[in-house]
Amino acid sequence: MTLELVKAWRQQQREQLIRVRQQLSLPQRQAWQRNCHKTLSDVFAGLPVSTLGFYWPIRAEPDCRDFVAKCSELGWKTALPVIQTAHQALIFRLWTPDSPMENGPWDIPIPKSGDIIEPDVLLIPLVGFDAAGYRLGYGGGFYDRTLASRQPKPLSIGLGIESSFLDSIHPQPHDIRLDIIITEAGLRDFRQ
Ligand SMILES: Nc1nc2c(c(=O)[nH]1)N(C=O)[C@@H](CNc1ccc(C(=O)N[C@@H](CCC(=O)O)C(=O)O)cc1)CN2
Ligand SMILES: Nc1ncnc2c1ncn2[C@@H]1O[C@H](COP(=O)(O)OP(=O)(O)OP(=O)(O)O)[C@@H](O)[C@H]1O
Repeated sequence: MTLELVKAWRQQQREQLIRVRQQLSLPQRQAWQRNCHKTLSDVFAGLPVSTLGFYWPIRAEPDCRDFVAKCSELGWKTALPVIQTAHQALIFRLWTPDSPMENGPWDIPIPKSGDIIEPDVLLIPLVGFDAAGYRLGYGGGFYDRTLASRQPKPLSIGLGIESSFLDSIHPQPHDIRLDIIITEAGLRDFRQ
């Protein structure tokens, strides 16, 4: 497939996958939440307490805020992504459950203030994902740039729903494979 075709195909997939996700019922979302929190707890039980980047859910993305609030109570430093400009990596601003929030670009809530940190672990929302661990986001390239800019790379954990699985997203040179993908059905581990 040419790059142009890949771009058009991805755009079509995104629209379809977001539509399906937004049609999930409340019980389906609650089941997602229960199963994923359990899987996340198992993964985190093997990690030293450190720094965690997450996301404030939009467009029916899987909601991990309760899990992250628990991590914060356990001593993790938790942070939310802030867009600098359209073509730069995301930066992460410290967040606690008490942080005053304001609306950033696309009306996504961000902490009003807070130190900038480089998280050791990143929870990343998936619009789609494939059998090799590649992800589809909203098409901004923000997470790809963020992962490409970090050395050593943070542990990257994608959160999605099983119905967002695609055989292949037709990865391009800039696409970066995630370490772990978690859905309501369990965990896929792509680390060697
Ligand atoms: N919850 C959450 N927060 C996040 C992200 C995310 O994926 N989820 N991001 C992860 O990157 C950043 C925001 N990225 C975004 C990128 C594009 C669009 C968006 O609406 N894009 C337009 C198309 C724009 C264009 O083509 O130029 C659209 O989809 O209509 C929204 C957010 C930072 N915060
Ligand atoms: N490291 C990078 N340096 C420069 N450009 C990049 C980099 N990573 C991605 N891009 C550009 O950003 C765009 C991202 O498109 P892609 O379809 O991969 O987005 P996405 O993975 O869905 O988005 P996101 O990562 O924001 O969720 C592409 O046009 C790509 O060329």
